[in-house]
Amino acid sequence: MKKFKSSRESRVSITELMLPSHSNFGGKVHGGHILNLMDQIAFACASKHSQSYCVTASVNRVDFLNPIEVGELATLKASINYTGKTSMVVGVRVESENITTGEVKHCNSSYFTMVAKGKDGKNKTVPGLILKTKQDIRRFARSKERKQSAFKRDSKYESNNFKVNEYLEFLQGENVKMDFD
Ligand SMILES: CC(=O)SCCNC(=O)CCNC(=O)[C@H](O)C(C)(C)COP(=O)(O)OP(=O)(O)OC[C@H]1O[C@@H](n2cnc3c(N)ncnc32)[C@H](O)[C@@H]1OP(=O)(O)O
Repeated sequence: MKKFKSSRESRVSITELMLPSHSNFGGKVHGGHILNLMDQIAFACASKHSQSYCVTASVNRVDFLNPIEVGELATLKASINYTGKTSMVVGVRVESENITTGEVKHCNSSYFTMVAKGKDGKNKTVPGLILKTKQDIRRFARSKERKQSAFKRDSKYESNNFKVNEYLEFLQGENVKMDFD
């Protein structure tokens, strides 16, 4: 296996027709169906990069910017944005296309952290990423910063570290009533 690979080597794209069976009560495509497709393409991309089976470790926030209508084409594109030791961040972008008008809408983007597994079930070292363009560097740096800030936020809110008195003022004006036992 190569020690370093470019994101082009594992880039994946799929296009799927949105069927009535994918719709929610409002007639739009169900968010859960889109998330399922996003997870699948993130898996395909991470597996291609690492030449291993991968698991989803985390999914960064997903904003549903525009709904996808039944009868539209949904195109998902995935590429590796960041490589750690055993983890990879896969950027996933979803666009819809109206077949008759050709109108393309950006529906959502998200970042999936995938971890490569060896045959023994243990986490496996993945090839590093070759950064070829300014865009590659921007994506890598952004993922690194997102990982560091998630780590800081998680440790601040760990129940052992959490200092309740520091947060009482922070919650002023929120839709809550303090009613401690
Ligand atoms: C419940 C479900 O069905 S989820 C859907 C399917 N997913 C799964 O089943 C995954 C279940 N979880 C696991 O298998 C494990 O917890 C793993 C693989 C995610 C983490 O493995 P562990 O051995 O516990 O963690 P470890 O601390 O060594 O982390 C391994 C790598 O994952 C990264 N990682 C672990 N958890 C997270 C997280 N929540 N977010 C981002 N990165 C993470 C670490 O930073 C590390 O990266 P690096 O090797 O590149 O430095």
